[in-house]
Amino acid sequence: MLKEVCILHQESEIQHANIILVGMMGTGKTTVGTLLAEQLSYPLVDMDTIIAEREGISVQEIFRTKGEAYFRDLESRVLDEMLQSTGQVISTGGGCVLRELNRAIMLDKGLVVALTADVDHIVGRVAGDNNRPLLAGDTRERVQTIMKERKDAYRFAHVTVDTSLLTPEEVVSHVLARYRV
Ligand SMILES: Nc1ncnc2c1ncn2[C@@H]1O[C@H](COP(=O)(O)OP(=O)(O)OP(=O)(O)O)[C@@H](O)[C@H]1O
Ligand SMILES: O=C(O)C1=C[C@@H](O)[C@@H](O)[C@H](O)C1
Ligand SMILES: [Mg+2]
Repeated sequence: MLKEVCILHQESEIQHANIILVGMMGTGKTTVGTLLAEQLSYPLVDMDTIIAEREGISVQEIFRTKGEAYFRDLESRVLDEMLQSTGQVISTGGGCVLRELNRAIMLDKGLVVALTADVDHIVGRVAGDNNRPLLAGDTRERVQTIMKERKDAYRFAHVTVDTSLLTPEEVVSHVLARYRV
């Protein structure tokens, strides 16, 4: 049987204020977010980029010098701030979904799209990129462990798109089909 690549969890008739992409590292949030923003002529808000700019160091360095708890607090504050505006594509960090309060405000402030991919595709996409502190070491083992820990973390989204066998452009089409302006 063919696996469904796009699953709609919650239909909504209301207009969506923003498009908010969530998902594991390497599922394509930044890539797809960039394309969506171009197509809609919306600004792209990439949370990891904003956090790094504000701190003046990379996400990797924030984790190393200030710790994950510091990063998570900052991430929640930046998310809340960004979601005061509308008409944006927001590409969140992979762990932004871990806090209940973050999940609640995202659902309230936009169409939340969870991007997923299987382990092999994620490993293939992130291999050789050292900018993801949580994947340091044996990449495949780290991806498998985090995916297990976050098994249900992305299920709150309005829509889930499995990007494993889709091009970024195809993912964009699935997202736009669900987006109401
Ligand atoms: N649908 C896709 N098919 C093939 N390659 C893809 C796809 N989406 C993204 N990629 C590639 O995978 C890599 C990771 O993508 P991207 O940086 O967009 O992921 P991310 O979800 O933003 O990760 P992170 O949470 O770490 O920021 C990039 O090299 C990108 O070109
Ligand atoms: O999945 C995660 O917990 C993370 C994903 C990245 O986007 C960054 O936000 C950071 O590396 C943590
Ligand atoms: Mg990204």
